[in-house]
Amino acid sequence: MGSPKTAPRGGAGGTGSGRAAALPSPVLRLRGLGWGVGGATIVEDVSFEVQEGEFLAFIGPNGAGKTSLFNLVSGLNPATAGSIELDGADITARAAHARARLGLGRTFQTSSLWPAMTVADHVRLAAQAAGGGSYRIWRQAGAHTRQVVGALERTGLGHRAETPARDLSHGEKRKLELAVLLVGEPRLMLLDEPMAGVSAEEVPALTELIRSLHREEGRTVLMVEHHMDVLLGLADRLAVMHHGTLLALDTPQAVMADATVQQAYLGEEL
Ligand SMILES: Nc1ncnc2c1ncn2[C@@H]1O[C@H](COP(=O)(O)OP(=O)(O)OP(=O)(O)O)[C@@H](O)[C@H]1O
Repeated sequence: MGSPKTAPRGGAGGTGSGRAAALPSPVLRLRGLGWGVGGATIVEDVSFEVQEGEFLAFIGPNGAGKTSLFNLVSGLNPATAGSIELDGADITARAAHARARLGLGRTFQTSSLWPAMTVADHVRLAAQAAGGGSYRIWRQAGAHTRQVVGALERTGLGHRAETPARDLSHGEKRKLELAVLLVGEPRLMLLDEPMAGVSAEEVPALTELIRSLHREEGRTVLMVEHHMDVLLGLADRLAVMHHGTLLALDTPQAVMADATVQQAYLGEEL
């Protein structure tokens, strides 16, 4: 399928944090990653590196393999080819929960909250699990209070602490999913369409939250997102997936000007 066009890692035209170039070894390295199911190849020969503090966004037409790639990196599906390294350690054969313990945090396209459980209890449970406890054993209420309060403050949900998840707006649910992720202080965050289902009015605040996690906290982020207006000014680099392969990997400006990428989106707005 050929190699994607790639640019040097690091900030893109002033859009990045600038931290990437200073650090020599990548947080994440994929080499020839592939996944097939039922005789069909879904992800094929994907290779790239992500530096500490970098924001890499994934775009591509529906069915291009973006979520499948995230499933491989987070360990939900086993790779059928290639390898995945986190901080230089080969994690290709590691289970999803082991990868999470190593600092690989993930959100999903569809909401994964318990409707009757309060915002604070979601975060408390995640803190308990991140601390090595089991989800099955509920520790005393009030445990992990500092972590819980911190995660809710960072995501702007402090005033919703005692609200059941079912009463949150879509944007607040997405923020809660981020709070659940943040309480484990992930080394690498994989966000799969965090704007999905969120009303247009709530998109700017959610975008700003993700921006602050990246810029102010220095989080390393991989994010699937269809809306280019969200990604411009947020992503250091754009990765374009097409038919399971990495078609291009470059600065947002270069990707948007790329004729091959335009061709992949034929008839669709990029
Ligand atoms: N478990 C599976 N079994 C069979 N086919 C699958 C499986 N998971 C994904 N696929 C197929 O793999 C292709 C890629 O799907 P994937 O969800 O990764 O694409 P995507 O780029 O994330 O799409 P979207 O933007 O619509 O979310 C699709 O054709 C999908 O039907």
